[in-house]
Amino acid sequence: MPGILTLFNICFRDVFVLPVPIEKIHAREILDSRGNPTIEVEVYTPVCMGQACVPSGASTGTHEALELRDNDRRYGGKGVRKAVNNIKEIISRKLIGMEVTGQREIDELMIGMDGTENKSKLGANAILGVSMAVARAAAGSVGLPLYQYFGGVNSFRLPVPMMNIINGGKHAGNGLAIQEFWILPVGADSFHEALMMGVETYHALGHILKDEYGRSSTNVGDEGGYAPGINKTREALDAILAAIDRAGYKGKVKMGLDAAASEFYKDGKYQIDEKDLTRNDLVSYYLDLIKDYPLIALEDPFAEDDWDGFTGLTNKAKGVTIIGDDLFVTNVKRLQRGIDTGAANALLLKLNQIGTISEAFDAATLAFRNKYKVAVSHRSGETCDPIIADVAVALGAQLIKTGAPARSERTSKYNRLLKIEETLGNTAEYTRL
Ligand SMILES: C=C(OP(=O)(O)O)C(=O)O
Ligand SMILES: [Mg+2]
Repeated sequence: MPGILTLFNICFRDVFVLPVPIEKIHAREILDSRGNPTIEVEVYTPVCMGQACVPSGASTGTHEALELRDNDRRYGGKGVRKAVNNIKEIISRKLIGMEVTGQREIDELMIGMDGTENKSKLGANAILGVSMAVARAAAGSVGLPLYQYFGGVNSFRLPVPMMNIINGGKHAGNGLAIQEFWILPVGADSFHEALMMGVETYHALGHILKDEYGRSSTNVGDEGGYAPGINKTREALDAILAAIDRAGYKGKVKMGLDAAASEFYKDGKYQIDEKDLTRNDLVSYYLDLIKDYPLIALEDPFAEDDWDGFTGLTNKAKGVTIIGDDLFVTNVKRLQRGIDTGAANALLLKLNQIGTISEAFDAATLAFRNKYKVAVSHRSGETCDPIIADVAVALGAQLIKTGAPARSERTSKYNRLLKIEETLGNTAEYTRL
């Protein structure tokens, strides 16, 4: 029977519209890149099976959808057995028999079943795992790669990678307050050239750090960037600038930061570089950095509820992409507030911050309609699932953030983009920022 359906789908797709019902949903506990449990989901139809894995953050925003953890002795309280059971016992019962290509209907049904604002009943990790696996099964059932199923004829643009090559903050054991130091290969003509420039700069940085600070400075943090034992922002920026120069990409490779400032905001002050800065001091601090380094993008330069800080910097740092991560949490209500108040000019899109594919796409649509850029992002706890690469190309997102060009859970996304670019052939277009 499955064989006949497959044949029908392939040969007569344009003639007959065949229903493709969800037959079975399975879920299991697997491990993420930090050795913490996360969820893998399989959605079965008569035509194919779609599989997906859920990522997990460390510097999570307080306004994110809730990741359900067991809070018992297993895995130090980090198990996801409850969330897995919610998929197997509750969600799957309602979804079996539904048309797999009805993504929005399925997502809305799960949102309704949960019934809470932050998906705390069933768990955003449970709901997202199903939402992603449904999309993969649907794409497979119509015989399309995921990016094309999502984006149709509009999926031909490759995003500029924001490659995190020095890790600090919550992702490393050093004293850097800033969480991520990126390079952006804006001067490339294609994604594969951009990736090569990034890799060469990353390795040049490794040599520079080793010469300057010793071998242990090339140990890496959660996202594969180096985690040298330094604690001054400018010291890290100087090393990256030297690496760009040594790799021969001055002017072609620019820089960016994810400050993740909620993490160093204490008692009304921003604690950075051994100073306690007010909001206004921090605006000046960033403006000085922008003057002295080729910084073209800043994510979460202020704490998650410091809307005035974001608006102030967005007004003053003309031409710089100011990205809201913990600020917007991929949530249309928070993004609308940012649009209304001029806070930031780009959205960081993380699927698990909101918990369904449909809601994440709604946030991207709202961003584009208001001339905000979109940066599709991984989490610091990842698996080798490359779905964000497909999402970025499908949306025509200008930027993607998926860590250093090292460690398999990061390179799986870069490698997927290489493959998509190759498949698109000369219709592929590398984004010009
Ligand atoms: C990717 C990030 O880190 P985490 O997943 O820990 O929130 C981020 O802050 O942008
Ligand atoms: Mg961030």
